[in-house]
Amino acid sequence: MSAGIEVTDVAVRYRDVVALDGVTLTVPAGRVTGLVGMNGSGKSTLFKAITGVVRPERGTVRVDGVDPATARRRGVVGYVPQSEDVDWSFPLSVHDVVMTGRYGHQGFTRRARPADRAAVDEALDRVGLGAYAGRQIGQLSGGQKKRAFVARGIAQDARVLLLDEPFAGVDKRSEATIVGLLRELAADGRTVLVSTHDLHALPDLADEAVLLLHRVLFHGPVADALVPHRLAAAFGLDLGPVGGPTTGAAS
Ligand SMILES: Nc1ncnc2c1ncn2[C@@H]1O[C@H](COP(=O)(O)OP(=O)(O)OP(=O)(O)O)[C@@H](O)[C@H]1O
Repeated sequence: MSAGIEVTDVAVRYRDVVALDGVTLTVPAGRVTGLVGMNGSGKSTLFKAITGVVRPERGTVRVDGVDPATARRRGVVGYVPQSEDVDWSFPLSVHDVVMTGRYGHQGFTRRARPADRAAVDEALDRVGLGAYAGRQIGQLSGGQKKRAFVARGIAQDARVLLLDEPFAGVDKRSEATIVGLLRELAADGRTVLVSTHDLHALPDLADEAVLLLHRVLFHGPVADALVPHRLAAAFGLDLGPVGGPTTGAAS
């Protein structure tokens, strides 16, 4: 069984909008991979294809060697959603949210056993939220909310972690904490795929970068991704003719 994520020629369309068009990508285990692209480039859709929430009209996805539905059933994938996608007013404590990561370990009764509670406590300590276990999930800072969902993935013992914009609305200190955590989780042999707009964070965060604009424009070392012509292509910018930007054309 191969570890990591293998996406082969995946196309996803929402009615007449083509979100992904022939995406082929191998995301290796044991590394942090940054997924970079502008709004609407298809990053969330790629996550949805990997988690099995959307079914591609073409192509295949394998997660740790199995299809997304099987991976989901086995609790292989931990997902840290975009903040907008979470109802923060829901009456769940931080402990409850992290415990949802244990459902796959609890059988049909979904009754938490001592081992489940220990796994939740350990995960909360690992992300530095041990003191916040009893708090309602909405009463955390942006960075703490993200860490709570990372703790859920740890408690789940997810081999693959997907994080959708984990740094949006997060202060620099929390960002550094999350980056450190993700690097540790990758060093444990997990597959970590993180979408971000934050190009400044990328060199510290990721071992490799994927530039996405409905298809993979580039996949390789971060330093090679962060070059003007590649970023311009990914973000749809026109740098002007080769030789530098045009200067002060007379009007
Ligand atoms: N449920 C949907 N119905 C119709 N179109 C959709 C739907 N979800 C996404 N799209 C469209 O598909 C394209 C890709 O969207 P997606 O959310 O995957 O991009 P993204 O890179 O995650 O964007 P962002 O950075 O803004 O989150 C966009 O054009 C978007 O408008």
